[in-house]
Amino acid sequence: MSFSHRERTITHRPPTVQVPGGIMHRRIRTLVTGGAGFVGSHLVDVLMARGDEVIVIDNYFTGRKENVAHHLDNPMFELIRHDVVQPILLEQFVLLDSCCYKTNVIGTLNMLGLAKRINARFLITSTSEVYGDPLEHPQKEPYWGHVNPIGVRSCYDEGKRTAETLTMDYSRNEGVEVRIARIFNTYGPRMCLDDGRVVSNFVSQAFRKQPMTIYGDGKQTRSFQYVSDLVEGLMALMEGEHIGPFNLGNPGEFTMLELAQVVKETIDPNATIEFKKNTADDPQKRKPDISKAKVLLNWEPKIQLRDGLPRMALDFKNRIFKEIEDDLDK
Ligand SMILES: O=C(O)[C@H]1O[C@H](OP(=O)(O)OP(=O)(O)OC[C@H]2O[C@@H](n3ccc(=O)[nH]c3=O)[C@H](O)[C@@H]2O)[C@H](O)[C@@H](O)[C@@H]1O
Repeated sequence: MSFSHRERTITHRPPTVQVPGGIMHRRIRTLVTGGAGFVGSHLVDVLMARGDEVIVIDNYFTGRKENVAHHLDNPMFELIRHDVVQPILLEQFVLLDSCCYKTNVIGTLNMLGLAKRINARFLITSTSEVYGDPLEHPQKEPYWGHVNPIGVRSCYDEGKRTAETLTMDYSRNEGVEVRIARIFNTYGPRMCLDDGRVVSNFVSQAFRKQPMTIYGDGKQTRSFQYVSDLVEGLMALMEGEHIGPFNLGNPGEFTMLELAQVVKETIDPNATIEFKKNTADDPQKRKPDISKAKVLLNWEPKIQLRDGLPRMALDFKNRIFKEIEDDLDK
């Protein structure tokens, strides 16, 4: 089990202004917290490509500067090393975005405060973990979930649930324009090699000729979504008029044993499996019902696991082989 701090975005749309010869649209400025991380950096690529001015805040707990290094020379891009647990006064830039629980609660509160002060649209990237170990399958958005409030995963599950609560409170009471995405397991290039998630673990292990570690009996399921599909969903949500929450995930469901088999077929037919004790409160199954996003956002994922995995494998191969070369050079 691993916990990401996940990214939040704030978009500020300066009013259009009348200029001689017509109306000029001012450029959109978007703040992405966690923008040097796996999903955040892919989102930043899309925002930069459409011409936004992008500010990234990241504390580099799990993000890496090299994920956004290709934007550093671009005057439209700015990278700030900062932990959102501490308030940040960014009005002067934006007028123009510890502990896992603390990041989700205080970090979200700080960013909601900023969105309110500058009248910006706020997107919270929540998680399928708000459903906990679900008693409904597949999971639909109205389901309230089945979460242990005092377990080892609670800081993440409850942190995100509180983040959603704060977001809705700011929408109802403070008039902040908000959007809520519930992201299901996502994979792709630029994931941390060793952050403990199952896809990155299996792919890294296969390249390093280590056994793939299956926790428990491997019959638990997850639904894996390729990162570019997620980014398209986030963009549709941010651009659309519906608050959500929306499940963003690929309904293709796999047991961990099946996932290991796909990694084997993709990377190394001789890869082996090692069974290990599972962590407490591990959800036994997880699969999104995405009917709501299909209808209201006109979105659905396009890339299935067997097509997405080779793209991720290429990036992992390059990075792992470079690591091995660097070690040999020492
Ligand atoms: O998408 C989500 O909603 C959440 O998915 C993950 O949480 P989890 O589903 O537990 O994902 P993994 O840590 O990748 O574990 C998935 C399954 O694979 C198993 N696993 C993990 C790693 C491993 O080496 N072997 C293995 O069998 C775990 O026990 C679990 O059953 C992420 O850690 C969360 O940040 C994210 O919010």
